[in-house]
Amino acid sequence: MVLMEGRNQYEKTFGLPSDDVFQAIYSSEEEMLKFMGLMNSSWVLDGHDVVTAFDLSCFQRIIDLGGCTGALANEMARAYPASSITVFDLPEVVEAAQKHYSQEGNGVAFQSGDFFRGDIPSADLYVLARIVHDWTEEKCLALLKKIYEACKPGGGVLLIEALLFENRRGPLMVQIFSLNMLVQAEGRERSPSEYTNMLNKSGFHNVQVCRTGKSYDAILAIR
Ligand SMILES: C[S@@+](CC[C@H](N)C(=O)[O-])C[C@H]1O[C@@H](n2cnc3c(N)ncnc32)[C@H](O)[C@@H]1O
Repeated sequence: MVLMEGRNQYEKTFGLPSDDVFQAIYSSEEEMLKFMGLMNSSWVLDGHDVVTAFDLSCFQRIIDLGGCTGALANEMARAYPASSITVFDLPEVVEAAQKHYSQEGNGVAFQSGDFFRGDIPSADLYVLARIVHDWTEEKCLALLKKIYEACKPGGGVLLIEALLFENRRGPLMVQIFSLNMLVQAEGRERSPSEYTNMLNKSGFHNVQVCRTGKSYDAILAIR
């Protein structure tokens, strides 16, 4: 059904809205904590490589939008001790992250908000790790344009995603991730040129792509 219709089946299967997968996951605290644990574990392996794919030390105020438990933000704080790092996520996630994952004295702050419906705080660099792959192109463009407006001049946006080859015939793992995004969310994995086009359409320029050789890659663009 997912492949025939090209969209997730949340509504038919669970009677839950299909256009915001997080509302469905977060309707149970148990499911939310399981999801957060899964997100947290990825960055033990790949976190250092993705945050050092580019030298980000010139960015003073960094906001990890949809930063969940703060696992990637912790890697950022270790790599860039002179920068201030804030995790921005939905209120229920921030509350659970502070309760279960907060690390005393590492300098990572948390802020609650909704990046689609509310204001995005001003910063020099916005990190979007595994965010763009969740959503349709239309929603991604709306979010990236909003980030562009909030971003300080000379600032930028860092996308962390698993990149497809340009011909989309691999890597196999990324194709599997992409199928998972179709089943679980509204999005898919994309190629470097697809991300570059979205960033350019949102106003960003100087797009640089770094394949890390690990599961996740990095794309940096400047306002
Ligand atoms: C796929 S997870 C990625 C988490 C984290 N960036 C990582 O890579 O481990 C998506 C994150 O976006 C957050 N999120 C979803 N919708 C959001 C919204 N409207 N505003 C703020 N955060 C949101 C979720 O709570 C979740 O933490």
